[in-house]
Amino acid sequence: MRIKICGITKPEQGKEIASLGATALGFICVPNTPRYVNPTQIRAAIAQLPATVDRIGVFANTTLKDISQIVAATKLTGVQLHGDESPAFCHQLRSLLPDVEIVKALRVKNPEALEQAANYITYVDALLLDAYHPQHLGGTGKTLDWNALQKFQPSCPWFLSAGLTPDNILAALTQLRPHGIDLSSGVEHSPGDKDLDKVARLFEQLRLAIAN
Ligand SMILES: O=C(O)c1ccccc1N[C@@H]1O[C@H](COP(=O)(O)O)[C@@H](O)[C@H]1O
Repeated sequence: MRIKICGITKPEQGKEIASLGATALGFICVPNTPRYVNPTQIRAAIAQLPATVDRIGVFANTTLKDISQIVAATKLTGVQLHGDESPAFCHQLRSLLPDVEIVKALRVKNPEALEQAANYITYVDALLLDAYHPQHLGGTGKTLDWNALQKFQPSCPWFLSAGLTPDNILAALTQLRPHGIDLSSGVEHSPGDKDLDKVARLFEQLRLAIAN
């Protein structure tokens, strides 16, 4: 299973989280949000990482040009689209950046939101389910109704996100079998400052999940 820890702002924390077992780290490229990092900061964090760890930039409602420039400047391996990007936008991004992983986040406001998944599958590498919040695009710590997601079986890989923590990850994975998980606020002291003890506990819990 892929394990993405998102909202990295400090290079030394990124390095430690990668050594604990994260397969992907996420960098928030959405200006005016609390975990935002600029290309210089992203490059500094990436410089500390082994090449095997995926580096995903999180964008929302920005332009193809902005995304391409940041990817070129930082060597991100993937892009997570966390706003209201259309399937056509994903298609255009794929043409522009054929070698970059594209993950489309769906913010699940109601059961109908899941029906959107089918429209994106042709143009993305993976989907990600996050909770809907009226004021914030992400990193809210709000959980999804895992039971209601049991019917969610898209024909592409998907990440479970939204309010996952070391305390609830086993319960979530008892009900669902996503290809990957994505955590941000559930392993933090405060926005952008990761709690390495919580990250270590997450990996302990995941080892238990695999053993059972
Ligand atoms: O984390 C942020 O600040 C953020 C800002 C704008 C868009 C997305 C953002 N984060 C994403 O939110 C989800 C869930 O986070 P949490 O675990 O509930 O705190 C995660 O996919 C982040 O990539």
